[in-house]
Amino acid sequence: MKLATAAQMREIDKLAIEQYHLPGVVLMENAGAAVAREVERLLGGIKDKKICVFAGLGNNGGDGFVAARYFANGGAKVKVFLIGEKARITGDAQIHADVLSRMGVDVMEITGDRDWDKVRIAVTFSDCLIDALVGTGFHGEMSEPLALIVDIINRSGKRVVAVDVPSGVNADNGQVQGSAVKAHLTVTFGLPKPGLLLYPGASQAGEVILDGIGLPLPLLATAPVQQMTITAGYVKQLLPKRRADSHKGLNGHVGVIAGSHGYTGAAVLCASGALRAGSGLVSLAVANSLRSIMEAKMTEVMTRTLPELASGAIGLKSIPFVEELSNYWDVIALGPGMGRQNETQAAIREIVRNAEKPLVIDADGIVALAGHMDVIHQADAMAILTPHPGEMAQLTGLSAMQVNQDRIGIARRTANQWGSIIVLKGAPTIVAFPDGEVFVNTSGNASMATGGTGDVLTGVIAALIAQGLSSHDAAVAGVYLHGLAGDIAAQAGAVGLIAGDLLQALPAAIAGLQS
Ligand SMILES: NC(=O)C1=CN([C@@H]2O[C@H](COP(=O)(O)OP(=O)(O)OC[C@H]3O[C@@H](n4cnc5c(N)ncnc54)[C@H](O)[C@@H]3O)[C@@H](O)[C@H]2O)[C@@H](O)CC1
Ligand SMILES: [K+]
Repeated sequence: MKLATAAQMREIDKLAIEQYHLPGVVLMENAGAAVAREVERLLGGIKDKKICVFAGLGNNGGDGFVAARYFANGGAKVKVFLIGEKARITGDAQIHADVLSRMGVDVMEITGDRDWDKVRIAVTFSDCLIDALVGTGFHGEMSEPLALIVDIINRSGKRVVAVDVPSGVNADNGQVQGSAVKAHLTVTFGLPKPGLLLYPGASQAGEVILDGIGLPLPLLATAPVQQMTITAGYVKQLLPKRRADSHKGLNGHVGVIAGSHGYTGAAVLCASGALRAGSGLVSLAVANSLRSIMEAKMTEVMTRTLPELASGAIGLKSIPFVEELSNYWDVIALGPGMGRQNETQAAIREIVRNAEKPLVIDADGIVALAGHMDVIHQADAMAILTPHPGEMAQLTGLSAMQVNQDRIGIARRTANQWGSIIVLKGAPTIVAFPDGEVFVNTSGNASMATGGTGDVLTGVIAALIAQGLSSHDAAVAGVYLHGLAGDIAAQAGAVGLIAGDLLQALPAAIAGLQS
């Protein structure tokens, strides 16, 4: 499903009005009616319920006036508080404010100190509060008196429904500067906004309900929007279909180069992830002295050995061996647990530079590229990089916090800059492509924030490439599948989930998508 930034949503609304001659006042009517419907569902009916609507001076407030009319029509006791003076309401919002006052529903201005007492009393006796303060028109930090209202709403302990976007949340990146409404439910219009999926916005929004508000489908379908969610339906049509007469030779061969002393688990998880995601064959190339450990740990994976440094990590002498081995592989998963010694890192860069097969690069593989991004352009196929925010910070010179504050923007920018597919891991994982296309994952959960889950992801994506998916589709489908395995594994208990549980859950995740 497409996601629209505030500016894109404004443009869509504008085109609906100008090209389709659908009046803005009708869109506002539909928006307010959708909010009222959802509130009725949430409260199990609205007759005799006490509902407070907090409206701002823009169109978000206008949606609130419409909802207030439906509440009054449905027999609820409605109080509408306006943040500012009625005289400053304009356009479509003014039309709906006028209807309200003509039907005898008072819109109370909050302008002076005495008004706050009325607000507090009304809130105390309410069943539900409607946040129609600001929506996609909000920018920057919330100023007074809005911040005070937000505080009253958040401390009320009442059910809160946000109109379009919880007030204070940046619709584009989910950031909150200062305060923001914490809603149980957000009814959003047209297309979902990225800020409702990105944190902290996602936790402020609560359950998100999308309502089309009657926007013409051709307009939404053709909207020039470059970001979308990864959904089950989308991934379903990407996954490889296995022939009834299939044999292992038809399902691809993943070559994994991973692990070093102390980090054999990373290699095992990556190689096992590739097997569990359906790769016909998986080879794991490790330093010589790790062979017996790997063979004891794994049964189905073939172990290949490489010359090693005294420390048990691979060095430059491995390069010809890797070149020979990779002739038999369809894809190379590179990096988990390989180590950060200078020579190992140099060897990783050589492997990337010489690669004739698609690459999925993770962990120490990514660190090796910091300051050496030129090598990625020398690989034959477009590489997939799967950094977590800490690794992305190392690559960009930003802090992990800065990365998280603009996950979509940074993934998009670096994918373009490096000519690579970027899988920026975290909540939620973002997949970005050099042409600006971005996917936001919708599967997965916080229990997956544990060591080794990233190694599994690398193996899963590589396995999908081995089975014939393009790197584009494998990155998108792999991220979703991995998250879905996490959701299935978390059903047994979210705390204490380990990366190995994802391996067990992968077949069920695939089966669920193929049913
Ligand atoms: N045709 C349309 O454009 C439609 C718009 N709709 C609604 O309209 C909203 C967008 O309306 P607008 O563009 O009028 O904008 P908003 O109503 O979201 O916000 C504008 C108001 O917010 C105030 N504001 C902005 N930043 C602030 C800050 N930091 N602190 C305090 N106040 C701040 C502005 O002064 C202005 O009063 C959507 O979110 C949606 O709810 C819907 O009615 C559907 C149709
Ligand atoms: K709002």
